[in-house]
Amino acid sequence: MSIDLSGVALERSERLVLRDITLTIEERRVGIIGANGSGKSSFARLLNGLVLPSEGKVTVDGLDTRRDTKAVRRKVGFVFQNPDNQIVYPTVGEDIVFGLKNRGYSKAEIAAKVEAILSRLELSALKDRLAHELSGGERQMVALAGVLVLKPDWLVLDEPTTLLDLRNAKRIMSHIERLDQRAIMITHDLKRLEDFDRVLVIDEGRILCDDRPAAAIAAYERLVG
Ligand SMILES: Nc1ncnc2c1ncn2[C@@H]1O[C@H](COP(=O)(O)OP(=O)(O)OP(=O)(O)O)[C@@H](O)[C@H]1O
Repeated sequence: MSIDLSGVALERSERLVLRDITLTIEERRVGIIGANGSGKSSFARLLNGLVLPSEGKVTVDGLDTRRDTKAVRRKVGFVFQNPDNQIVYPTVGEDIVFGLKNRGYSKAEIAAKVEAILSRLELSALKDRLAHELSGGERQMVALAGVLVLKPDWLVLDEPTTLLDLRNAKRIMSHIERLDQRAIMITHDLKRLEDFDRVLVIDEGRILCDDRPAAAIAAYERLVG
């Protein structure tokens, strides 16, 4: 299993936001760090075809994000920085059901899956609540549940703990650590990356450093002085 980027550049509104990116991701846990506006979210969005490269090619387990966009989207679950980009249905339960529809499950199977994920993330009490009435952190947890319930082969997480208190951030991180799936996570919280397999540092749209966590974090710290 791998995600491959070859000769990738990305232009957005006539600005080059990523360039010269060729790399293969095979590791279980990969972190992405870098300054605000360096291109981390844009990089993450390339991985599931949310944006397509202006030059070069991105493939996920051999599927091209340009040609096989639908299949890639199923393979790569994306958790947005802002949960409001993700939650579409009024109640928490309905929202999580939404993603499971059109996947060939019976009603009973869907109900069981929703119960299971809410219980695993200790969110069962929120099931019938209106999503827009939840706190930011609660919404972030619900958005994560909505992606995890689909069991994608890959997870791309754009700062998944920014809105969470210490207890929930720990709970989410320990949940992510235990997942079988491969995960690629953007974060500004460098301590969370210590046990990762690999960390990419993005600077001004380029991969400045691609290394084990300690070396990559040191490179990032040198960069920001
Ligand atoms: N749709 C867009 N149109 C034009 N420019 C964009 C668009 N999306 C992102 N950019 C620009 O691309 C650059 C990289 O943005 P990106 O969101 O990828 O950065 P980031 O590293 O994730 O930042 P942050 O840490 O602040 O979330 C920024 O200069 C941003 O203004």
